[in-house]
Amino acid sequence: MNAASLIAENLSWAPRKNQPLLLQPTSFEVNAGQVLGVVGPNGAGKSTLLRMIYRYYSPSSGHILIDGQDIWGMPPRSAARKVAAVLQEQPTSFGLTVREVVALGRTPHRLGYSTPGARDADIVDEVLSRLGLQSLSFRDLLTLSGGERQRVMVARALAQQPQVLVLDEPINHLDIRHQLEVLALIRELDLTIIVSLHDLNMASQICDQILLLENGHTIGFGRPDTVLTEAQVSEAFRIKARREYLRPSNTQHLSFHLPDQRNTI
Ligand SMILES: Nc1ncnc2c1ncn2[C@@H]1O[C@H](COP(=O)(O)OP(=O)(O)OP(=O)(O)O)[C@@H](O)[C@H]1O
Repeated sequence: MNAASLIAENLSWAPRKNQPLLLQPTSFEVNAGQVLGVVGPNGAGKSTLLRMIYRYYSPSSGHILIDGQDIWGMPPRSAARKVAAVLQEQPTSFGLTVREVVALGRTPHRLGYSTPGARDADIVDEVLSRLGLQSLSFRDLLTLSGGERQRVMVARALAQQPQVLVLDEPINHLDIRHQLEVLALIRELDLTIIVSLHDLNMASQICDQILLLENGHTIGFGRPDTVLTEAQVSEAFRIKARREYLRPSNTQHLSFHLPDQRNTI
């Protein structure tokens, strides 16, 4: 098993020293192989938290431990073998093919400026096939649709063979089928996953744990049904949330209403 536990201890962030914290100290623990969903309104601090985990923002306080090792206390290349990220902003690849972009995921595993070996090529082939991208291997990344490009970014992250995979709103811009495919993939990967999602019902379905943020504060952490309660969701998003049971499956489903209107979204 490649997955590792992740512990965040007292993690906070401000853009500069002596500036107000935009993410207040937060602590949580994700067991190896579990999926943590990070949810909350716009500007709550979801991407900020994720950026500290994939080593883009340095924490103002606290630690992030992967299998007990502080990722900010190790060389960047070692951290890149532990954590990979799929971001909302996708790189402009200037003429790179899909295969070349996915092969970039192997960089942290190569020594110095060594060229990719047969094992690197096998791993790239394996992830291209896993994500159904073989037929697009030699296409320029920039000619792909948004959904296809998103799959390439997931493939590049998997080629990195991380223990923790961070995904920042991975299903934005995807049609329903591709949303479901990416979510199913997230569920089946043998990795520890930290994913920010706007769709609370989807988050409930695929996540083992939920971290609910609002305005930089942690409002809740735990199992989806204990965190995404009508009261907490209503307060965090300043709406009225109602929990319903869909028939015949009896699946729980949150519906949302503006407090002063009857219309349901
Ligand atoms: N480098 C920065 N300098 C100043 N403010 C920042 C910086 N990075 C993030 N912020 C601010 O921190 C707050 C949280 O931003 P963040 O992107 O983490 O929110 P989010 O929950 O991901 O929002 P969204 O759902 O809109 O993507 C916002 O007010 C944002 O403007």
